[in-house]
Amino acid sequence: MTEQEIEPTDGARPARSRGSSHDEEWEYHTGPVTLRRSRLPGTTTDQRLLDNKGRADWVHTDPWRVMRIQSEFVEGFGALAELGPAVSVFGSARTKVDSPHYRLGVEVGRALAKAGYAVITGGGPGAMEAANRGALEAGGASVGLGIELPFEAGLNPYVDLGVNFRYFFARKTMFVKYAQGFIVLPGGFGTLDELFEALTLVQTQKVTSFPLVLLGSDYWGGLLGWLEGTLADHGMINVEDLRLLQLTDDVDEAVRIIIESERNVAPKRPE
Ligand SMILES: C/C(=C\CNc1ncnc2c1ncn2[C@@H]1O[C@H](COP(=O)(O)O)[C@@H](O)[C@H]1O)CO
Repeated sequence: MTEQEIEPTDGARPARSRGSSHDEEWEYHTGPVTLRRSRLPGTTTDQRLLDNKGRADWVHTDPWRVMRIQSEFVEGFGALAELGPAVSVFGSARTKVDSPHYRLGVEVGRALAKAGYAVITGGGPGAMEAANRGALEAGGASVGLGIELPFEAGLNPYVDLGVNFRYFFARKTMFVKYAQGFIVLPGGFGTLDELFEALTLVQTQKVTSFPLVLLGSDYWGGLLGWLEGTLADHGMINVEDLRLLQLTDDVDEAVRIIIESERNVAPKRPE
């Protein structure tokens, strides 16, 4: 085995065994492996870590990406673990500040904050900003889970606790893990992606059932009609599963649905 084939561990250190300066009498421990004589490495683990020679293209390799992905989960869990009850609010990044949908978002944020929920959004502009703004104005916790995008707008100014993600899937885990329910304002592809991911998790029982509330019957009515009229008619979905989506125009009712479902929630099954 050569030095390259040994995966050194943090605990690796050269150890003098019998008080002589001869190489034959040195040992090098790396995890469960002991190296002597011709197997002794020429450098220490720290030396190799601190050296800045050689190629740097390993930062673009999958093993290194795995470490970055891990760190997103670690940072996300660390930042949100003590948040308390929360609701994730989704909606269009393009909603204009002077539009009725923006006002709806502000109302949702306020109502959730008054009911004691932290508001989690994607941290961006439009409907996300509206919900964060409402939460902040009502004295609630306002959280933004930002995403690195080529046309990134950065976290909106109403976010008090922001976490930025590179990976959509890590960020989506946070939306689900730390929320008692979802409220979905009018939105586009991003909003639909978030809604259907959550719906699939609930429908396949990958997550303890939680409420998915669509706000705005004018906007969402067409989608629900298509799900019922086309998907269910073709046998692509079980019509019963449409009950997992709840539609309302009333902000207070949306919040009530979430409060009620928390009361009725079954205890989590053991893993
Ligand atoms: C389009 C612009 C900025 C985009 N910035 C975003 N920041 C954070 N989160 C975003 C952003 N864009 C989409 N999202 C996520 O998807 C949902 C909205 O997508 P939609 O396609 O607009 O419906 C939203 O809930 C976010 O989680 C510049 O204006």
